[in-house]
Order: sequence, then C-alpha cells, then structure tokens
Amino acid sequence: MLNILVIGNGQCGNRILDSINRYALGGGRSYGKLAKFYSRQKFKSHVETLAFNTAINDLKEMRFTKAKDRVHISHLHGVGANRNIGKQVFEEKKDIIMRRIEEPGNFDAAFILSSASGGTGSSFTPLLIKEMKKRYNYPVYCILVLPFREEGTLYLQNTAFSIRDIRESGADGIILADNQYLKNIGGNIQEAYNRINDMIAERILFLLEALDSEMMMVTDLGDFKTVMSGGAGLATMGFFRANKETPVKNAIQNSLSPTGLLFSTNVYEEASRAMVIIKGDRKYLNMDDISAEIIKLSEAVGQVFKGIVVSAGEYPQVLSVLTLESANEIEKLYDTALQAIQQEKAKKQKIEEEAKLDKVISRIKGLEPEY
Ligand SMILES: Nc1nc2c(ncn2[C@@H]2O[C@H](COP(=O)(O)OP(=O)(O)OP(=O)(O)O)[C@@H](O)[C@H]2O)c(=O)[nH]1
Repeated sequence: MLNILVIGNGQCGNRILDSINRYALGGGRSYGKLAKFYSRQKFKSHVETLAFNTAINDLKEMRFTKAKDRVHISHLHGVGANRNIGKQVFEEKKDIIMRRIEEPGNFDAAFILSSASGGTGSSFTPLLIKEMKKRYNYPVYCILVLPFREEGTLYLQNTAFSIRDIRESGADGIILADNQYLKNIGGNIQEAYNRINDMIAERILFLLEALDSEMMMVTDLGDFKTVMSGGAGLATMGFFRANKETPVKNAIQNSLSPTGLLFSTNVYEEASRAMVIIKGDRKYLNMDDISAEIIKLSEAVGQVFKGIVVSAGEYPQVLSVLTLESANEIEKLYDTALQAIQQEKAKKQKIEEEAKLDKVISRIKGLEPEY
C-alpha cells in the first residue's frame, strides 16, 4: 500500500483538496456536513491530506476535509496576491508548517496543489517543496493551476515568477491545469471552479488508485517517476470516461485531446514521455486496438508506459500523464506576463515621480504667500 501526502496551499489548492476528499468520501456534495464526523475515506492507498492558508475564511469554506487537517497560518486575511509577503510569512511560520508535515510519518510521494497566481499558495509552494526535498527523499509533485488571462497584471506576473521558483525548488515535476483553457466548461465562475476542481480531483484519484492496483499490465510509482522526470519539468494530465458506445481506442484518443486534457498542448508534438492507464471490463478492452493507439503515441513521443486495470462491469476509463518538452502556451503566457511586469514597473516609477513632486511641493510647507 502506498503512503501518499496531498497538500493544498492557498484558496485554490484548498478547494481542489476539498474536492479530492469529497470524492474519497463517496461523491455527493451533501456529504459535507458528515465529513467532520464520519471521516473514513475510500482511498486505496494510505492518503494524508493537509490544507494550509493564511486566510481563515478559505479554510472554513472547506466542507469535506477534516478540521484537524486545515492549518491556519495566521496573517491578516491572506497576503493579497503579494508573493513577497507570502514568502516572508512562510519563513516566519516554517517550523509550524514542517511539524504538521512531519506528524503523519513517512511517505512514498507527495502532491502539492496550488494556484500559480495568488499570493499564499504560489509563494508557499516553492519554499515548501524546497524544504521537503531537503528533509525527505520521496518525490514531490506540484499540481499548478494557471489563471484566466484577464485576471490582471499582478496574477500574470505572479504566475511567471512562481513557475520559475517551483522549477528551481527541486520539485520532481509540475502538472499544469489551466483555468483559461478549461473555461469553456460553462456556468458562472463558481460553477466553473467547481467543475475544474472536480476534473483535477478525478484525475489525481484515478492515478493514485491505479498505482496501487493489481494491474494486468503494470505501471507503478517507479514508471510514474520516470515519466515525470522527462521533458522540461512540466506535465499535464488527460482523462476520458467512455460510455457503452465508445470503443476503447476512441477513449484513449479522447484522453489525449482537448476534451480530456487540463492544459492546451498538442501531445503528438510537445510531449516527451507518457503514461497511459486504461481501466475497464475485459470485454471492452480490445488489446489490438489499445496496442495500435499506444504505438501511434510512442512513435511521436518516444517512451510510453501502458497500464491496464481490469474492473468487472465498467466501461473503459483512460488516464494519460504526459511530460512536455516544449509548451507553446507557456511561451505565450510569459510574453503576456513580461508586458504585465513592465506595466507594473512603469506604474511604480510614476508613483515614485509623484513622490518626488510631493517633496518639491512640501518645500513651501508652513509658508504663506507674500504680497
Ligand atoms: N481552478 C480553480 N481556480 C481557482 C479557484 N479559486 C481561485 N482560483 C484561481 O486562483 C488564483 C488566485 O489564487 P488563490 O488560490 O485564490 O490565492 P491564494 O493562494 O489564496 O493567495 P491570497 O488570496 O493572495 O492570499 C486565480 O487565478 C483564480 O482564478 C478554484 O476553486 N479553482
């Protein structure tokens, strides 16, 4: 049995973690009130979850995560998208945070969930990973949510710097989910968040379950590590749940297409290594079709690990994990972020100039005009 630690940092990270716990408790949102009392989760692995936040209200909003797993790192009501303050708070409260991570014992792997663009999550995450990599020798993966591009200059510049910081933190890989890419999901903003969070949660839970399953064709944590160590340190995930009419080869294709992916990429051009896990009843798993799809992918990508989990009565479900050697979308995001940084810099200069003007004007302080 695998020992897994899942941490959610900041509001976005907390909410995705809560969605994971909701699924693990059996689904429906109405389960929430009971979570605090009947917190027996249906994880196959031994999974510990922890939520960190500077804003107590974000932690209170969680409904499916045990109260003892929600850790308030007190600092006003959040750090207001300021990563410098976030970093300072982390350093001040590092001992409390690391003690909480230490408590449940050792792990086989950890996953840290966060937005790239807010203040708390995006500043805590790289520092936390750095600290964990210093102390423990298990892999630490980050699941990073990119902002809607119209959310403003501060969020864009935070994204550019937090991706850089996480890459430099020693993280064993960054799995990207992009709000902008997933925004067509429909509904108002809260519904869109919930659905995006559920998509991420579903993929993580499927991955954890599969890595801890008896497989007909085996992929394990070792293969996952190999996949994640490929490419440029960035990855994404795809998933597709077939119905009776969907042949398994279409389910595989869909998990690799915009229908299933969490981030905009052409996997046949940008992926560097992949893992494809297929679960379902034997009668739906046509091995020739599966092999043909995997060969097609490995001809484009290079190394593809294939796992098959037999599950009686189920239509095929396919999870793909892909590391990327290039990411056109990230290049575009950095172009926009660069403009945002320059805009913020120009604004600051203007404020400084105005301050100079204040000084000039203050020279007549206490004086009256003489006529
Ligand atoms: N997918 C998804 N994105 C979210 C959610 N909540 C916030 N975000 C995104 O996260 C970014 C803001 O980061 P937050 O996680 O709210 O910020 P924080 O880490 O709590 O930091 P501060 O509030 O500044 O202290 C924005 O780009 C939002 O679009 C959510 O529930 N789901």
